Amino acid sequence: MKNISATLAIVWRIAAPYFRSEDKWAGRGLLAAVVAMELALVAIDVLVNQWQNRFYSALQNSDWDTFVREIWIFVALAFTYIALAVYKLYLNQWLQIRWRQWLTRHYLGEWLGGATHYRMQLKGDAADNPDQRITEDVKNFVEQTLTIGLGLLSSIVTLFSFVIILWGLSNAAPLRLFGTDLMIPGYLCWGALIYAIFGTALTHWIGAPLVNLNFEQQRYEADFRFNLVRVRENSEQIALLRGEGAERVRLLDRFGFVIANWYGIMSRTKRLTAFTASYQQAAVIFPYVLVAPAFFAKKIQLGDMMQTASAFSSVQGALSFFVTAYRSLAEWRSIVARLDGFEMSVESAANLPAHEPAIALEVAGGGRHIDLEQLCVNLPNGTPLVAAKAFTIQTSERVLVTGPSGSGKSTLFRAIAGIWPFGTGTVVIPAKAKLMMLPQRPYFPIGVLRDAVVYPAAPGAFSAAQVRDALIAVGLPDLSGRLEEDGHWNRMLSLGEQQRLGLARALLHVPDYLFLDEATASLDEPSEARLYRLLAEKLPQATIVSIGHRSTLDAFHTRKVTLVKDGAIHVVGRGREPVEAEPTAAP
Ligand SMILES: Nc1ncnc2c1ncn2[C@@H]1O[C@H](COP(=O)(O)OP(=O)(O)OP(=O)(O)O)[C@@H](O)[C@H]1O
Repeated sequence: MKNISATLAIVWRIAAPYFRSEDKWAGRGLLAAVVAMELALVAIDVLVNQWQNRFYSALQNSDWDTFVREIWIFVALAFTYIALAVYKLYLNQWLQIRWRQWLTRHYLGEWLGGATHYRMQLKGDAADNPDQRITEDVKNFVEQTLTIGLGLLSSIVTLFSFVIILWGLSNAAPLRLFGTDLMIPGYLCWGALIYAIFGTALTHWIGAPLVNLNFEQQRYEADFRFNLVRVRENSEQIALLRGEGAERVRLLDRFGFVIANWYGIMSRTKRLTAFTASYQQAAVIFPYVLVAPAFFAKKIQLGDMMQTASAFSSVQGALSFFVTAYRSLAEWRSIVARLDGFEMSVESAANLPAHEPAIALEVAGGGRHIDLEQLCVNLPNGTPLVAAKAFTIQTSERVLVTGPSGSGKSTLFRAIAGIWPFGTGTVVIPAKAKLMMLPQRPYFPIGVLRDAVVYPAAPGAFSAAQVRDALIAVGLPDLSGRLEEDGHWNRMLSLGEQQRLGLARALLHVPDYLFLDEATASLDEPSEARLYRLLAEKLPQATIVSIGHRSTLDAFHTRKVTLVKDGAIHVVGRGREPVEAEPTAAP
């Protein structure tokens, strides 16, 4: 019971915001229409139940006129039922897609906002496969919540409508046992109730493990799919390393989990279906067994008996909602748990700085340089990596950061960019300063080259001529004629070409602070030198901070900062007075 109320509270937390959102009127209107149609369908069931009594009694009494009239009544009821059923489904699907659209937008916003998607990866307890949660889980949540919610509503209304009928019929057809009438008020209702309680309890006992099994199944399926996507993304590397055999073993290994869990689901479902099918078959006969003695004793008519059987089956069906919907409920609960986990994980990643000691990012109004104050950059497990007590990067300065592999250069950049929360101290960034980070392997969205270059600016933010000029300037004249070509540029271009393209992006965006994390490492030295001269010429005001290992880079920087793993960052200044810095480092 505690579990059920906890699940319902989570469902409410996930579902309610849509009905309070900007799309609330459409959502509420569609929901009201669907609910009204569901209730109208129950009303038709009640009318058909009463019709059954008249129809079968007319048959028993060979009453032709009543028979013909009842046929026409049935036709009218049937047409109304069909129209309602069609539009109930249509409006339900309409509501589903609007709700899903809103929820997807909402989750995408939360997941992508403030580098949360990146921080979720950094945290060990992150929800697995967020892609699956935003796609399938959202879709299934909306679909199943409506199906189960409306099913439950319909069951409750059916129950109340038919219990009244069944109560009346219990009095009309008293229970006969061994030739005597037993006056038990509403005995048919009690019979249905006992039957349903027995069914629900046994169903839950047999089916409870399905909730967990379904949860695991969704996880294994998503893991398997994700690993297939990784193979597709890295197919060149795999082909070069002749890693296909290893991949097949690894993938089949993952798929093995899908299969093993599926066998668990199959065996549980088999037992559950055996029980629910028997339960439903027995329910067909059960009311006849109860009222047949009264019928054969000629206390009631055939119409009464048929109506009783139908009303009993409606009441019993409504009471057995959990029996019939158990599999969907088990699936639904696992979906709810997955979305809840996703929301929690997003929230905890977004609030990382608020809950734990974290690196603070401060935007200084009148400042003109970047200050690192008492900065300690740690690994996610808390191990200190780089420390900088007081370190300043002046406007228009050119700083080269060097140091051995793994000393924390890239992580220091991540901290300055505000996406690495682990550590303490403050990074002060001038207000309105435009920062741009260029990594060794720049990211280009799949699509038209022109849009890929200007990313993350909106397509069309720069004219074709501007993009063309930038491509020519960085030494990619061939690409300048292919601006409208669609492609997977990270896959199609050499790493050196991708790095040139990254620099073209920097030329277009004109950042105030440009951070180059080995962003020219794949180019030959003369080309690298040409590009640094180009940056100096086109972005004279920009502050450039580079990470690099080549000594040839020294000529393009005014200050050199070296991170060493022996516990200190040595600052070697040239040209300008080096700013006092006593950063220490590294495990
Ligand atoms: N997400 C992470 N989780 C755990 N450890 C990490 C994570 N990211 C980086 N590290 C660790 O932090 C250390 C510093 O990594 P970083 O990439 O900053 O080094 P680097 O100095 O830029 O190295 P390189 O010159 O090889 O690029 C490494 O030991 C790395 O394993």
